[in-house]
Amino acid sequence: MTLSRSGGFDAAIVDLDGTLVDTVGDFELALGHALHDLGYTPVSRAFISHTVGKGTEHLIRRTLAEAGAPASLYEAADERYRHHYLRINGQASLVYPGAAEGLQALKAMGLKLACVTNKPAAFALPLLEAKGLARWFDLAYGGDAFERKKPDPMPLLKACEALGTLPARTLMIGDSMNDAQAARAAGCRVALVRYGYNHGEPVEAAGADAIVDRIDELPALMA
Ligand SMILES: O=C(O)COP(=O)(O)O
Ligand SMILES: [Mg+2]
Repeated sequence: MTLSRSGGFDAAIVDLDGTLVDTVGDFELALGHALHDLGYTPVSRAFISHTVGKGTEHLIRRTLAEAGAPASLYEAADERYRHHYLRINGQASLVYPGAAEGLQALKAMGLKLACVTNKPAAFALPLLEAKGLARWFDLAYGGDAFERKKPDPMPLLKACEALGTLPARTLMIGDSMNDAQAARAAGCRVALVRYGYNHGEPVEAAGADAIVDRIDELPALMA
């Protein structure tokens, strides 16, 4: 599997949850506390890992339904969830093996790096800092940065524009079909990691140009 067939790369855009950091523990705690505050019991970790990746509103609406709570509790659940997530952020999450090494190696190749996540910036930026990953990025956009989020290509196109790179020379690195669809629509090539949260589907079905077990495998495929 090689990524370099159709030319080299000037930049990489990297997803956060399920790609750089295993955050399911943070989600589990924050959602559990929010449901508890509203008088409901927690949802399962498996449900959470299948549901993460499409932004906070999607996660909260699905979680309420899963917990048997009425949709009318959305605003209250959102407020409780954000309160708890901000205080829990990073405490129950771990950087994946090879992720920091991979970012360092991509940077050493002279690539510009952007983090583009559907996680709200108020959660994403402190998490990148706390995990020592912020230093590798030229810029980072949360899911609330633009009108539309992944799988829409808008955040990727905005990142390419801000980095001064062409989508055709930019690699999207993610964990889900959400990232793959955004990359295809933007005109970027895409590599997916095997270990993330692909909505419960096999990552092989997402149509990536490459699939890796660790991000630090990528530089050899891009040379
Ligand atoms: O939906 C989220 O909160 C996180 O999604 P991400 O995989 O784009 O980082
Ligand atoms: Mg992800």
